[in-house]
Amino acid sequence: MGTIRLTTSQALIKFLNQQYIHVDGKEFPFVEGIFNIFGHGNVVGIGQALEQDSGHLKVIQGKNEQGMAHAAIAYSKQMLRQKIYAVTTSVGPGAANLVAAAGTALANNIPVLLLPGDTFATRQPDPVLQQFEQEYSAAITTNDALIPVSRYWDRITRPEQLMSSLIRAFEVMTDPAKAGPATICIAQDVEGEAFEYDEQFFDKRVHYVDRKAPLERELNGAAELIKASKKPVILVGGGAKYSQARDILVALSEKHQIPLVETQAGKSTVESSFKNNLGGMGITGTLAANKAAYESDLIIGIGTRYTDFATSSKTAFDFDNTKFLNINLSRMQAYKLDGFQVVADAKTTLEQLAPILEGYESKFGSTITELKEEWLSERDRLSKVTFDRHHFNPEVKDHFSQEVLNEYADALGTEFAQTTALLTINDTVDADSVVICSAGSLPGDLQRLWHSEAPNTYHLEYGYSCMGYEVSGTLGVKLAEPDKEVYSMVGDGSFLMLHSELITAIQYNQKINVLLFDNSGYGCINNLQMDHGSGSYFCEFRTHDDKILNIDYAKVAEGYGAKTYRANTAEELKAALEDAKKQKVSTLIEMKVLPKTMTDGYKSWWHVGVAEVSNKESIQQAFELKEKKLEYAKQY
Ligand SMILES: Cc1ncc(C[n+]2csc(CCOP(=O)(O)OP(=O)(O)O)c2C)c(N)n1
Ligand SMILES: O=C1C[C@@H](O)[C@H](O)[C@@H](O)C1=O
Ligand SMILES: [Mg+2]
Repeated sequence: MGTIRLTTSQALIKFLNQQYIHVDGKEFPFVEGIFNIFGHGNVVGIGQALEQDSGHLKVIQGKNEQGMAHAAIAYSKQMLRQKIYAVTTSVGPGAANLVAAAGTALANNIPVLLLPGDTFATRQPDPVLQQFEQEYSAAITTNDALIPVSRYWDRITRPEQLMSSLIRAFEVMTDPAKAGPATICIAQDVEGEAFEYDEQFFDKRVHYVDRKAPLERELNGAAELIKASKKPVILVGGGAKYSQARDILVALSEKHQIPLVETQAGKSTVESSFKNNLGGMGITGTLAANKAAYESDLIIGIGTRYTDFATSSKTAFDFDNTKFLNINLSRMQAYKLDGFQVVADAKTTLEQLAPILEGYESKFGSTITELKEEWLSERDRLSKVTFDRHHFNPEVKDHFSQEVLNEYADALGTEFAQTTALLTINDTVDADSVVICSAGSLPGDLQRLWHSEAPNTYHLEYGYSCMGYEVSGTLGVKLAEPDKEVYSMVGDGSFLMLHSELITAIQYNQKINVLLFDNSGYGCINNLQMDHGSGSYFCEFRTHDDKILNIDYAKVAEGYGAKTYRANTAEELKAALEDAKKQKVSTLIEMKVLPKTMTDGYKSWWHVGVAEVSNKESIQQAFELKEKKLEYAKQY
């Protein structure tokens, strides 16, 4: 057997070029490219290897490690986990900046290859710059902080370890049942060390993603449950989207009159206009979906993790009369809520269930249409909210007085309501464009109000809800969808937290559109605190002398080279969106929106840790209310 003398980094890059994935009869390279920020921990190792021969990998320079990793995660999510970018960082702070991103990938089950540099294996120059020292162990480095947020984690201290480590990492990343971040930390001296690698290690390697079929026992059990149910509801989760189960979901729903409700990750598997699609369910769900789920006696959870947002903290169902049928590739997920478990691919399972369900029809009758119509008229109302300086009753009620609302209108120079802005955008952008969001009040408005009419056009990171994903993720989606317009839906708080990859987008001529909703504050958290009896405490953006902050975000983005707009009415917004479509360069539209004008309610509830003891009656009441709710909630 022949060998080839390469550095560890050269071997790594050569291997990445040879990884292929095989899905539904198609075979293509799994690693599209590599994001980098170079420092002393990787520039002369991985940097050298890439400069010498990067192969087919696209090499992109990032601006913030978390940001570029978020872009990589979004790319993979948008590619339905069938292709990835790798991410290389330096040691110490460069690696530490990956932690939030790794958590994001882990919570959302998204494969990404993280390659932080590590301190010297020889320890000769220790402590090197950016290496901390623990008295109890010399073996701990910053990269150990990545262990709890990685699906696979390894440290390479000898060149030959790379081989088994990479094979494990790719096995994990290409298995849909356990996909997540694979982190391989490479000691910076080892990155440059040479080894005689077996040539065979670099042969083309194909990772097969086969659709796991359900067992007969599972199929029969599932069919029995459905046939015995009067009002089954299908909860469409992210797994349904990754499995591309749209057609069979629509067919089963239509044939058997089973309404569909969606999680954030599941939305845009089936178009919003489908007559039986009642939209998002749970804390940020529609009234239609929440009512249907509560009426249901069988929830068919497809590829869902049943998070608190999807289940209203386990209060969204009539637990005494409701069973759960869980179709999931992950056995762990399938066990949830004591459901009947079908551990298999969503699309294959539904296709195999179809003939067994022949002749079955639910008892929902005209209720599905009635619920949908009721919700559509509510959506229509929310599209035309107008401010009134004397008696304005915003969606989030009884928090701010008219005086404070007027103060915002004056300080920000706006009377624009967030729901009106959002629905104006939905009506104006092309149906095949993609919206990206992750934190703040916008995910709620999007899940309730946004109509996605084309598959995979709604991209919400709501597993970690990590502020900063919005702009960075939009770059990743653009890399995945070069021919589509992509829109980052971002609050002022998230924009301030991290938007560095807007510059990367401009630098690499990857056009993204940033739609910035500025309500001068952490609006949704302000709602949360005031809903639970607290005052408005440190969630508004106010100056030392209590003035509302008014930041010119359009000017900031203009400084980066984006084409910018300011739009504080529906007409201005439509004009800006139409003009933005014609641009070749990235754009930012700044909208000043009034606080408390996001959506709220619709039979949802969120369990948060309210103070049991406080000096405010309103907080004591909130605590009592929580205790009452918990009497009904399922406990596990
Ligand atoms: C990295 C990170 N830090 C903190 C939070 C908690 N958090 C969630 S939303 C939010 C405020 C978001 O403010 P903004 O983006 O302006 O959106 P708004 O709620 O005002 O619409 C905060 C602090 C988070 N989700 N992610
Ligand atoms: O704490 C939070 C509240 C949610 O409303 C928000 O969307 C999310 O980002 C969050 O972290
Ligand atoms: Mg805000």
